[in-house]
Amino acid sequence: MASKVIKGGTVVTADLTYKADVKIEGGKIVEIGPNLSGDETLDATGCYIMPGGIDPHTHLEMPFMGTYSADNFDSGTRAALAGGTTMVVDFALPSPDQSLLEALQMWDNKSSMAHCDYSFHMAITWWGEKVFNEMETIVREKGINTFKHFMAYKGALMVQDDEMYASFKRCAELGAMPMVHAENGDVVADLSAQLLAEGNNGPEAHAYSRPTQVEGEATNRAIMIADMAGVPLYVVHTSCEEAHEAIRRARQAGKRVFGEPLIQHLTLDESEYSNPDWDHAARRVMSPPFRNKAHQDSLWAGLAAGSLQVVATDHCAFTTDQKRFGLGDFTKIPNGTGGLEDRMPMLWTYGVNTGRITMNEFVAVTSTNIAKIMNMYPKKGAMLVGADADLVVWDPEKTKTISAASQQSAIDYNVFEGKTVKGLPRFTLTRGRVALVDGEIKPQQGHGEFVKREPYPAVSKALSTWKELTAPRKVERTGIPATGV
Ligand SMILES: NC(=O)NCCC(=O)O
Ligand SMILES: [Zn+2]
Ligand SMILES: [Zn+2]
Repeated sequence: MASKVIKGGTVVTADLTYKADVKIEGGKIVEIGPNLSGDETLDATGCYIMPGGIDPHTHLEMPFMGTYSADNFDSGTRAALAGGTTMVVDFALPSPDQSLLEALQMWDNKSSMAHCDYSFHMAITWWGEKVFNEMETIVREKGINTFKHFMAYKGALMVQDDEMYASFKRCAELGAMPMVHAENGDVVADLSAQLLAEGNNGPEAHAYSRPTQVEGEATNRAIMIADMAGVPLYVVHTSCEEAHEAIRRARQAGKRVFGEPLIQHLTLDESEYSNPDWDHAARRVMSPPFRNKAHQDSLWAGLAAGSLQVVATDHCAFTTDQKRFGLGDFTKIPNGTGGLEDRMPMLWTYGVNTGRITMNEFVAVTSTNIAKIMNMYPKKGAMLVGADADLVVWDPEKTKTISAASQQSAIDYNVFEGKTVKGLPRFTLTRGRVALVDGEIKPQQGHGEFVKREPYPAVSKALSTWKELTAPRKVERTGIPATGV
C-alpha cells in the first residue's frame, strides 16, 4: 500500500503544538514523529498540520420554503474541501407525515456525490407512534444519534413543546441527543404579520421579526425541557447573548448543554440589512438574523471561555433569483446563507490572527470538540495513530480576497465578498486522498463515505443514573388518618 508523509510542519491539535511529520497509509494516520519517510512527500514547511475541519451543520439540496438549497453534495463538499473542511453533518428532513426511514433513503441518494465524508442528523418535523418507533431503527441500525427539533417555522417544520418533550424522552431512552433551532415560532409569526401589515416588507423586517428575546426564551425553554427529560442538548446557531447566557447558566448548573455559533454571526452584523440594495440585504436573510457587535463579542468570549464549543456554517445557500421569491414580502425570502468554503479561513483570520482564540482552540471548535460531541472521536477530529487521515496543512501566511467568482459554491454571490483572509489550506486530505493543492481542487465524486455514529453511552448513563436517583418517590406512610366520620 502506497504511503504519504507530510513533512516539515508543526502539528497543532486541540491541546498540543509540536514539530513532527505525519505518515499516512490506507487512509489512516499510521505514525507521527520526527524524520519519517514514505512513497510520497507533501511539503509542510512553514505550515501547521491539523485535523481537518468538521462542519456539524449543513443543508445540502434541502427542500425549504418552496425551493431547494442550491448547493448539493457535489458543490457543497467541494466547497468544504477548498476551505479545509473534511467532513459535513447534514440534516435529513422528513416532510410532514413522511417516514424517517424514507427521508433517510432520500438523503442517502443525494449524498452519493460527496467528495468528503459525511454523516446525518435526523429532523423531527412531526410526532406520532411511527416516529417514536422509527427513532429506534435510526439510532440502533442507521448510525444516527442526533435528532433536530425546529422551534420556529410555524406551519412548516415547527414542533410544539409536548412533541419536543416526548421526543426528548425518546432520545433519553435511546442514548441519542436532541438538537434545537431555538426561536419562539409563535412570536416570530405574530411579529411578522404585524410588520407586514404596517408595510414593513423588506429584508430588514426579517431581522425585526426575530429579536434576540425570541432566541433567548426558546433556548432557555429547550434547556429546561431537556433537563426534565434527562438528555443532553445541542443548541444550533447560537447568535446572541440571551441564548449564550441560557447555555452558560445551564452548564454552570451541571447540565450537558452545547452551543454552536456560526461563522456568519461571529463576523457579520445587522448593518447588512440596512443596505439600500434589496439583493444585498436579502442574500443575508437567515434565521436567526445577524446581530450587533455586543452579541458578537459575547459569542467570541464564549468560544474562548468554553461556554460555547463549536463553530459551524448552517450552510444553506440560495441564489439571488431564489431570494427574489420574497420581493414585496420578506417572509417568502428563503432563509439561509453559505459559508462552507470560508468558515476555516474566516475564523482563523478574525479569531486566531486577532488573538481572540488560540490555534489550539481553533482546532477544538472547528474539529475535535465536534467529533467528541457527535460521538465520532477519535475516528474523526483527532491527530492520533489509527484516526482517519482527514487533515489540513494550513499555511498561516497564505492570503486571498473572498470572491464569488472563484468559489466552489453554486450560488452567484458570497456573503463574505471582499474580505481578505490570511490563513488558508496548502493541502486538504480526505482519508489520505489529497483533494486540494494550493487552492486547486482535485475532486473525486463519490469518495465520501457515510460515518456511522453510535449512541452516547457515557453521557446517557450519567444522566439516566442521576434521573433515577432523583426521581420522585412515593412516601410510604404508616399512620394514615382514617377517612370519613
Ligand atoms: N438558518 C437558516 O436561515 N436556514 C437554514 C435552516 C435552519 O437551520 O433554520
Ligand atoms: Zn435553524
Ligand atoms: Zn440549519
